[in-house]
Amino acid sequence: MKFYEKTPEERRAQLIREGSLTQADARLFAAKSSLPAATEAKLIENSIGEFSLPLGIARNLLVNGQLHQVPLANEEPSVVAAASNGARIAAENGGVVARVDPHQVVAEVVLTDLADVKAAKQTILAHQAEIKAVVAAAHPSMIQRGGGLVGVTVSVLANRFLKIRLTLDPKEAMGANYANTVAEAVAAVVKTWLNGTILVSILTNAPAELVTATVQLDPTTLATKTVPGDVIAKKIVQLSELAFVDPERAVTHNKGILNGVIGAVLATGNDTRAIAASVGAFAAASGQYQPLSRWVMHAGKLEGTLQMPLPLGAVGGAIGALPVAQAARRLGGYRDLATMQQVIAALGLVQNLAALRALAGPGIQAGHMKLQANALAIAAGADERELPALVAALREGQMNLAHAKTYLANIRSNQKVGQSKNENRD
Ligand SMILES: CC(C)(COP(=O)([O-])OP(=O)([O-])OC[C@H]1O[C@@H](n2cnc3c(N)ncnc32)[C@H](O)[C@@H]1OP(=O)([O-])[O-])[C@@H](O)C(=O)NCCC(=O)NCCSC(=O)C[C@@](C)(O)CC(=O)[O-]
Ligand SMILES: NC(=O)C1=CN([C@@H]2O[C@H](COP(=O)(O)OP(=O)(O)OC[C@H]3O[C@@H](n4cnc5c(N)ncnc54)[C@H](O)[C@@H]3O)[C@@H](O)[C@H]2O)C=CC1
Repeated sequence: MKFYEKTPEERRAQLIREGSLTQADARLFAAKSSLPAATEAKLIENSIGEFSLPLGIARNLLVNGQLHQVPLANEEPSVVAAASNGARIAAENGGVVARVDPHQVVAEVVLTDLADVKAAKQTILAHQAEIKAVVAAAHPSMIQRGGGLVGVTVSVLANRFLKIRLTLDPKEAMGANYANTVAEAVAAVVKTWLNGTILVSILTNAPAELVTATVQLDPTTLATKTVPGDVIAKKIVQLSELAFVDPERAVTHNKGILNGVIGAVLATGNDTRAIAASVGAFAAASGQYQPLSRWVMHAGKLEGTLQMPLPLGAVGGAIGALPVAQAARRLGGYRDLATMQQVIAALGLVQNLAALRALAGPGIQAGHMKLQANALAIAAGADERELPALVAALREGQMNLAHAKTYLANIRSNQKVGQSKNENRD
């Protein structure tokens, strides 16, 4: 029997026999969460178990007048606290306003080896009605939902590739499989009209629609314990300006935005790779890598605007196979795809706000390392009872793993001394 034909338990047993997995690690992978057995065994290939992450809540994110409790799956301390912090400041100022372009997905069918590429282009343009019929027949239920083909364009690339670009409306789905199905159906028919070779029939992950989120902040609401709000606002504007001229800073600026976005996307069971690919393309579209958000002073207020592609689906893909993704969707208050996109873009904006405010104020380490202490203490081996003492020791002392282990050893030996004193007293 092949590896991929076995059950997850059999696969773990094989990896143990082969010497690449220990019994203890196998038990970790086998530990159960809410994943149904069939999903664990069959959603992806060669599955040997589960990989769990904490699910945090960015509290009270006010978007278009509605409060959202936004779930995000994340491993990095301070990300969720920062998102809640940004959401708190935004809510004090009336919240985030967000909008999204009409949802679209684009597929390309590219031909090569054509005797006359320009004549081939005219042939395709003359067959647009047939292409529309092929798209409809490839997925009739999408037409019944009001989706389907939005438009066809044809272009010649490098004098030899004929590119047929199909813009599709996949309604509430992300539309990747839909686009691929349609592209292959169109390619099969185009092949009968032209004597060239079909090179590729696939969706593009290049940005299709954009989501825009905006917030306007009274500078006084940005004050930290030591820095006044107007100073913070001025520095946030300067940090934004710096990101437009320094691509190295822009990448980090955008990482701060993706801190919230990727976690929220993951929690909904959506494809995080599609987000990473399209955001990278969008940020670099001008030829210089740019920040996704811009902060300016406008009529006495600090105004932040974030624009980014968010190719998500509210149905389809893995969403239906992951009960926690559906629960996260309900918890987030994502009543439809547009709401999900708007809330997640708003999350990116307030996440960015919190990071820039920290950079403009006490620096990132003050808040981040305070919370990072938990991760260090856990990594050092502290159990739940030992955590508070070790976290306190780390915050007062040196914040690294070597010191965490030393402090933990001290805590344990002090406990032993305490215990033996108590025993002697008994
Ligand atoms: C970390 C904070 C929030 C502390 O912030 P603070 O002002 O020291 O803490 P606070 O006690 O005054 O709390 C303020 C609010 O933060 C939230 N908050 C506070 N503590 C918690 C907690 N334990 N759990 C959940 N939420 C928490 C909560 O909303 C709270 O309001 P409250 O509810 O109390 O009225 C702040 O320093 C901050 O926002 N820092 C930014 C941290 C950050 O961005 N971390 C990401 C990792 S760094 C990175 O990856 C990218 C970056 C930053 O380099 C990007 C870039 O350079 O642009
Ligand atoms: N390059 C990429 O990004 C690629 C991504 N993928 C994967 O494709 C998946 C997403 O593909 P989709 O086509 O979105 O999902 P899908 O393949 O599950 O199709 C969506 C399904 O939902 C049905 N549906 C029910 N109600 C609907 C509604 N209201 N609106 C729209 N459809 C409705 C559709 O009929 C369709 O059968 C993701 O899991 C992604 O990881 C697949 C190939 C390539």
